[in-house]
Amino acid sequence: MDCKILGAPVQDGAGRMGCEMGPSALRTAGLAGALRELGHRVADLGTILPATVRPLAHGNLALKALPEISAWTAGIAEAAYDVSADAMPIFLGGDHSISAGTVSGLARRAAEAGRPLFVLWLDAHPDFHTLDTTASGNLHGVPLAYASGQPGFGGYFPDLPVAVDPKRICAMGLRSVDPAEREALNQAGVTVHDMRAIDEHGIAPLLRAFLARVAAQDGLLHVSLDVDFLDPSIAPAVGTTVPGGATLREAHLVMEMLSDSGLVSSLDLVELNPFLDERGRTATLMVDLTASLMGRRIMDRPTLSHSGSF
Ligand SMILES: NC(=[NH2+])NCCC[C@H](N)C(=O)O
Ligand SMILES: [Mn+2]
Ligand SMILES: [Mn+2]
Repeated sequence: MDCKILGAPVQDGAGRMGCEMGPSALRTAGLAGALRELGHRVADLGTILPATVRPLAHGNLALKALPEISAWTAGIAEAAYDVSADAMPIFLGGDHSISAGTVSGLARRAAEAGRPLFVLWLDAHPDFHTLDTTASGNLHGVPLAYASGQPGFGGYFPDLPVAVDPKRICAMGLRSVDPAEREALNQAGVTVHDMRAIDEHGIAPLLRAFLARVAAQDGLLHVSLDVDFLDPSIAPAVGTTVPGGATLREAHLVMEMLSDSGLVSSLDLVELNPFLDERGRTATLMVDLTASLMGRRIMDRPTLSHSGSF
């Protein structure tokens, strides 16, 4: 496959600094080499630039860096649209606010191709606040609401050319959801598999059902992987750790199933804060997970042959 790597060193959307080093750490951990080893053609296109920052005032005085994140969103959306014409883009965050841009640019591309865009949001958080409901004011808490066309972004974030249908979004791994987000997710009809559902059913059947929907509609699938989807014991390099996250094997299984599905058309790797890492272990894990998503296997063939019914 043709992969294109793009850095989006955004940190103003997070509550603490450090995510601007994320792209460097993922490159240093050997992302491009790992993909080439799997037989992919890889081009690293460097760093996305934000659009011009213009002053913006909003009634929610908690909002932080609104002009900057709005400008980044415009620049990233443009880059995501351009790059997705003929390759699989891998966006290196940067905090999760970059996904306001990646998802909106990819949705515009998918609409032009006449394909429905689905989004798999792997995260401890739904990032489903609007500019009005966020109490922290950290704009990495809003990208999924923006990209799915929730109200209140007009005039502040770039006009959304095409919204992702909330019914085509699946959020997995949630374990920290604010009341306004819970309400909005239910209203919008987003599929949510929180950690309790994962514990109770296992992650595989939940993912399999979503992938079947994507396949049935001949959809494109964007995967947005937040470091805090993972349990902090295996992935400490994130500013918003929440205990009780996905295990190493749950995360790899998700990636392996995504790989088998052949449906993934783009990927975000976000929220890595190398300042909080322990000798690069989280960056290395994110690279290993990407390798699983792109075809790395323990054995060449599925270890267990089965007739389709367990
Ligand atoms: N991308 C993230 N890590 N988001 C965390 C958001 C946490 C919380 N919901 C907030 O709005 O501040
Ligand atoms: Mn997130
Ligand atoms: Mn998160």
